[in-house]
This record gives sequence, C-alpha cells and structure tokens, in this order.
Amino acid sequence: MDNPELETRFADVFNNLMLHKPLIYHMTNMVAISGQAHLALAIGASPVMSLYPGEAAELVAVSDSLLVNIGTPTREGIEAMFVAAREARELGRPALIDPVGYGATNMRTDLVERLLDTKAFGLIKGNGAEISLLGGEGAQVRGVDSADSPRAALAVKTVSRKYNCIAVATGPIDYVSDGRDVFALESGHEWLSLISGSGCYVGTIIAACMAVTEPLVAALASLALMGFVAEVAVKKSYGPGSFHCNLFDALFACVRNPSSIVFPKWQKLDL
Ligand SMILES: Nc1ncnc2c1ncn2[C@@H]1O[C@H](COP(=O)(O)OP(=O)(O)O)[C@@H](O)[C@H]1O
Ligand SMILES: Cc1ncsc1CCOP(=O)(O)O
Repeated sequence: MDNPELETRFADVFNNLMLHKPLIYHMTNMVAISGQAHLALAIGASPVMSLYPGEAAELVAVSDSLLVNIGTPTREGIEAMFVAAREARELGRPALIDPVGYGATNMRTDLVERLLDTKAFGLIKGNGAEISLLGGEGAQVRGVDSADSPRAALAVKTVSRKYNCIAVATGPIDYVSDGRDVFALESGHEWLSLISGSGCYVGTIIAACMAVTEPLVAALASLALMGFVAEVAVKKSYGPGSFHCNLFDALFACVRNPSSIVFPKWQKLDL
C-alpha cells in the first residue's frame, strides 16, 4: 500500500509523542515491566507502573492512556485491573488490553473475557495465537508463546467485530483490523521473538500512540516503527543481548527524527 499520506500521519504521531510526553499507566507483568518503563521513556512518553487497587482509579484519571497486560496475574493485580478498566470506560481514556497467554490456562481465558466485558478497551493486541483463539480460530499456545497462528488474518477481523475495537495480531506477519479492513505487514526480524517482552513492548508503543491519535493509526504506526527499528538494530547486533540494546537505541533515535524512518509498507488484504 503506497500511501505517503499515511506515512506523514505516522511521522506526526511520533512528533506528537515528543511534544506531549503522554503518561502511560501500565498494569503489566513482572517479566517485561522494567523494559516497558525504559521503552516508554525512550519514545518520549512517561511510564507509571502500578498493580495496586487502592490507587488504580486515580492513576487512570491522571494518565493519558491505560495498558492492561495480564502476563503474570496476581489476585491484587486483577482486582486493580477491573478498577482501572471501569474508570477508563467512565472517563473515556484510551485503553489497550494485551491478553498474554490467552488460551494457555482456563484462568487466563476467563480473566480476559471478563476484562473485555467491561467494554473499556479500544484496542486488543496479542500474538497470532492469542488473537486466533479469541477469534474462535484454532491455534497452539505454549505458555505465553505463539506456536502457530495461520489463521490470525481472519481472526483479527472477527475479534475486532466481536469486541467493537481495533484488533492487532503480531508475529512474522502482523495483522490489524478495524472490523472492516484487514491490514498486513511483513517486517522486523525473527530475533524479536528471542526477546521475552517484545510483544509487551509493542503494547507500550501502541498505548503511547493511542494517547495522541486514533487507535487504528496508533497500531499501524507502532508496528511499522517496530519493524523498521528491528531491521536497523539487527545489523549492529551479535545476538539477542546487543539486539535488545540496539532496538531501544534505534527507537530513541527514530522518534526524534521520524523523517529518517523508511516505513515498511502495509498491505490491505482482500478478506
Ligand atoms: N519471525 C519474526 N519476524 C519478524 N518479526 C517478528 C517475528 N516474530 C515476531 N516478530 C515481531 O515481534 C514483535 C512481537 O511479536 P510476537 O513475538 O508475536 O509477540 P509476543 O512476544 O507477544 O509473542 C512484533 O513487532 C512482531 O512483528
Ligand atoms: C515469559 C512471560 N511469562 C509471563 S509474562 C511473560 C512475558 C511475555 O512477553 P511477550 O509475550 O511480550 O514476549
């Protein structure tokens, strides 16, 4: 899809991140939490992380967007997520849910469905397997990893329609749907799957962008950015460790100079 207008919009999104420095309230897992905080800062946003029910409503009120990631659930954290989701709905705050490990255990499946019942979320972002299962398509989930997601392209549209929000399925090919169209992007590098938390990082970038633009553009811009920076970072890296560092450095540089980004091209699928 050759669309210079869309690329200008992506660049505007990153410029606005630097300008507005939105506060992103992360309710996230103990694996990726510090990386997500560092990443938010690198892209010009401000992170606040908390899983405490007693301050969840107040934090939603002062934040520019909410990210709920169920990766390492705890009793208290779950209670806080429901408080935050209801407050975000009440206040109309942009909110994203990352259903980490949906389908891996009955508990996660049930939790995600109950959170979605709050109707707080303008965007669902999962890996291909999580979104395929949410959309009623078959997929294999092992722990929190996506083992197989051949039907993610179809599922993303189903999920978007079912939950009346933007749906995003990540993987070697990323898919995004607004319930009408399905967009696909092949970019990035397989080493992203060697960084535990790379999907969570995508969540942070999208949630930050949702504070400054509509959810569809936020998703398309964020995934194109991630794809491009992964391709840049891998050229300077020896393995997952240096790749992780170079990825953050490339994100830092790109959001400060969006005209340096060669955005990989989204394709509109005929589905
Ligand atoms: N084989 C791959 N090639 C290129 N990019 C990939 C590959 N696998 C995952 N990605 C990218 O890594 C990021 C995280 O996606 P994914 O691994 O599906 O999430 P999760 O970590 O939640 O399982 C996304 O930006 C996705 O595009
Ligand atoms: C390994 C792990 N276990 C529970 S949450 C988590 C991190 C998952 O991060 P991602 O799905 O973004 O790779």
